[in-house]
Amino acid sequence: MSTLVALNPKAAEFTSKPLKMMIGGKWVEAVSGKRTEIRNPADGSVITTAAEADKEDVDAAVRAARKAFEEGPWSRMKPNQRAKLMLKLADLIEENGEQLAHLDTLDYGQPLSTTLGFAGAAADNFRYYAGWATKLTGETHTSSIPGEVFNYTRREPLGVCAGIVPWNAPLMNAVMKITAPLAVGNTVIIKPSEETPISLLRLAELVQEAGFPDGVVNIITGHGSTAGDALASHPDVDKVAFTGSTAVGKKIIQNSAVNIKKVTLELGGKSAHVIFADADYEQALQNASNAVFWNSGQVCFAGSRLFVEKGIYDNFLSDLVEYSKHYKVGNGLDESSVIGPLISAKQKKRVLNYLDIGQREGAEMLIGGEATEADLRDGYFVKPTVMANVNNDMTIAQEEIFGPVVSAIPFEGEDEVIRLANQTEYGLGGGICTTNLKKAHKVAHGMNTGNVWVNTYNITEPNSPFGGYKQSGLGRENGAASIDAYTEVKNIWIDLN
Ligand SMILES: NC(=O)c1ccc[n+]([C@@H]2O[C@H](COP(=O)([O-])OP(=O)(O)OC[C@H]3O[C@@H](n4cnc5c(N)ncnc54)[C@H](O)[C@@H]3O)[C@@H](O)[C@H]2O)c1
Repeated sequence: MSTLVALNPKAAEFTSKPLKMMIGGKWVEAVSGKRTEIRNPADGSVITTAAEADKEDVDAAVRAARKAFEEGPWSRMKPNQRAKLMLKLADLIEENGEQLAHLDTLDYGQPLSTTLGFAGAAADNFRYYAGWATKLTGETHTSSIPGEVFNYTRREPLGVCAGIVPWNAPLMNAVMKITAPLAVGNTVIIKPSEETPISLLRLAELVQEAGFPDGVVNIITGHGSTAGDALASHPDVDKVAFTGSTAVGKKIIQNSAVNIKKVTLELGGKSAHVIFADADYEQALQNASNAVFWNSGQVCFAGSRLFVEKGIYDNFLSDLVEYSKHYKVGNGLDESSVIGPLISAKQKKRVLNYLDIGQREGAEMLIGGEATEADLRDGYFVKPTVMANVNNDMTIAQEEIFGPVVSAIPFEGEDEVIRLANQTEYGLGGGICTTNLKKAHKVAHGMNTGNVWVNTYNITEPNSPFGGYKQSGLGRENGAASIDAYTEVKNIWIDLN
């Protein structure tokens, strides 16, 4: 049986009422009056309800964001004032970190250790991009035109920027779509996943408390096929940044054609994690499991294809099975839990279906599957699962499962593993465990992925570009790359003669 910590009183209070959206600085219901139930994935209970936006609500949010961009004090605000507001908000996020973490744990199920980490990272991300506000520069260029011509560039904000985000790290995914655009003077409209709007709506209150002008940050809640679609296809939205599945990413590209929106996509993955026989064995075991079981495997760059060198394959897998038994599966409010539930009954069914498909195609489930203990039965729990005898062509090695499931594949030598690692439509992450740095560089260079971790995994930082090759995405987030992604560059020539 699990012992749960008491829900943070401010988190309990926040969820005790139906949630509204924030448009133009006002807390509003959807025009239709419709509401969506928000469930706790640890026990299936309804936490609260959220307003269910449709096209008219999206139109209102776009009007508010456009007004704030064109007319409001925001567009005239000096960079140091924008930075000051962002730093104030970072402090408020930190002060309310426990509440935000409890809201995320309630809403998407993961342990407090994870959600507290995300709340801290959210504050850090605001601080990092607050620094950029005062550091935007242009360039001057030499000119070969006869006479005196002065040629320079300046950076300008794009305008109204939409962010559409998934449920697997609700606060953090949203924050990454707010910080960089605000630093350079855009206004934003964010749509969280219909499953997990709670922490972002609390963040919206903090945005107001920090003193941002109305309409600079707008939050609409609702479903992807209605509100999300209306936002991505809106002719007065200048940019859409999307994190989610590759299938929806393709629709976003199609919809963006309406007014040639700028687009950034962070999509799915099927990342290869390569364990060489010369690796530090204990460290490799720890990395291999953290890479795929953390956040219950609901991570776009999860190391879900585990390539283990033939000489150590059998031993490594039996030790991985033992290792995975130490991960306590349970309610995220139980401080001993390491693995929380999946987001929904639908997602649990989908993950369990992949385990069936894998076994039908010849893989062997060494450990894992549905959690059937009495206190977990109502929630959407799947245990850490190790699938052996997998080959790279099987469905479970090619399709993104988005659960705590690792497919282990034997390999022989660097060239073979580079070839196998790249045999996927995705290209988001990759991991390598070896004590031979020459080998590490060779394999890292050979992998067609946006991120590679050597003897570590799961690291991302606000100052370092993150994104995918192939069907894992378009563009980069974090670091200077996000500043580029949220600015236009204007080129100006002046005849000085
Ligand atoms: N690359 C990354 O940085 C990253 C990070 C986290 C998650 N992901 C990916 O996200 C996926 C899991 O999340 P999900 O199931 O919520 O993804 P999803 O694509 O179903 O939904 C993501 C968001 O898009 C919205 N949406 C759905 N249909 C839409 C449409 N037609 N138009 C506009 N918006 C629409 C949803 O409401 C949600 O807010 C996985 O594939 C995972 O790999 C990627």
